[in-house]
Amino acid sequence: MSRSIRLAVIPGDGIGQEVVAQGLKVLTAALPQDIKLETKEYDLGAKRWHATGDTLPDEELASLKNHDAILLGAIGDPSVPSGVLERGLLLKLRFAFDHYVNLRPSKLFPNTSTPLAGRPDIDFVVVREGTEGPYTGNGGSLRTGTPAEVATEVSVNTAYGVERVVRDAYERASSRPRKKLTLVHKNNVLVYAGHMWKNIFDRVGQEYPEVTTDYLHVDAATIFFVTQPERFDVIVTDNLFGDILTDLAAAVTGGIGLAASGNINPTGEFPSMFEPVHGSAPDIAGTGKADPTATVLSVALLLRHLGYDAEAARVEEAVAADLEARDDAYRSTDEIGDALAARVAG
Ligand SMILES: NC(=O)C1=CN([C@@H]2O[C@H](COP(=O)(O)OP(=O)(O)OC[C@H]3O[C@@H](n4cnc5c(N)ncnc54)[C@H](O)[C@@H]3O)[C@@H](O)[C@H]2O)C=CC1
Ligand SMILES: CC(C)CC(=O)C(=O)O
Ligand SMILES: [Mg+2]
Repeated sequence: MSRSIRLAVIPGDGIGQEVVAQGLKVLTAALPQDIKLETKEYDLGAKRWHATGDTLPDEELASLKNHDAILLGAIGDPSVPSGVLERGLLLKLRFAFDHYVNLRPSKLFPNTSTPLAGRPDIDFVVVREGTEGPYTGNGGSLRTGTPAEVATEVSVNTAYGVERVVRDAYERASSRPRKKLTLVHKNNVLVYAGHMWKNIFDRVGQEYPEVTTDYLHVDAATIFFVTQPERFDVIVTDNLFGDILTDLAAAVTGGIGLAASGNINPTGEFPSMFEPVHGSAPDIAGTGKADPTATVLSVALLLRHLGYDAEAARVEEAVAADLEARDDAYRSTDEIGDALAARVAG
């Protein structure tokens, strides 16, 4: 474990700025005195795009690479055409740094609200493929804007890309007590990609006899996320299904303000990137209403990724204690961040 951390910080847009500030507070409180935290902030997002037209210049991409990890707030703003920053900045980062494992844990902490009856025991992790699927930009539009327009958005699935993420999910399932892995796809309709996913899932599974497997079509999976979420342990799925399912997972486990994620490059060739599952929430930006807990839990994922297991556990315990103590009293983004940092500092 290194005695210093070179952290690239991309606050981004909207509440991204607000929640990242709290994440950094908690990170600083969690690290032992002798660990040097070097942060470099990158001015990327809507403001930069308006000023210069840049989304993510190659020089900055090269500079970002030279870090141990990246902490990102959120990208996207109503003043920028939809997709420009999401594709040109966020997805460019995920693809360039080969973040093929998009890790999204979901846990129902005590005293958090859930719309589900009976407070089921929810503790699962979604392993979402992060570099392929319909997000690769493989599409186009003909006769754009006319009544005869035709638009395509082709989902790209490679055997190489699917196998490596499926293998990662088996490894995670194998190391968890319940050892259960569910593949979610839609192979009754998406027969080319869906069958390839299922075939690879079954073949790799032969190497993990200790892991119990299951398959669900994505539409049925949404039913079970609500009616029987305790049935899930590890879920592996493609980029689009994983994106949608993890917002639903957040909604049933205390809300989007608590949902953390890591964009992992398991080989270590590139820095992994940690960010809340949510977006820039323009509807509440600047009001102090954003819950920074998702970012703080993403910081815990970051710490664990860098080998700081005890520090990661302290951050997670602080979040659990803070949630346990929450009542209906309003606390601002800053106040929640301060409270979490104070608990971590002990
Ligand atoms: N990773 C990223 O940077 C992501 C960026 N986006 C972008 O963010 C922008 C807004 O997207 P939306 O679809 O509205 O999704 P969103 O996640 O930003 O917001 C959805 C709803 O959740 C609420 N919310 C989000 N985070 C919250 C928090 N920490 N505390 C309390 N409430 C919270 C918002 O107020 C809103 O009502 C778009 O430009 C979108 O493309 C969306 C998702 C992920
Ligand atoms: C904004 C998208 C590119 C990403 C997204 O919604 C997500 O990763 O959850
Ligand atoms: Mg999303």
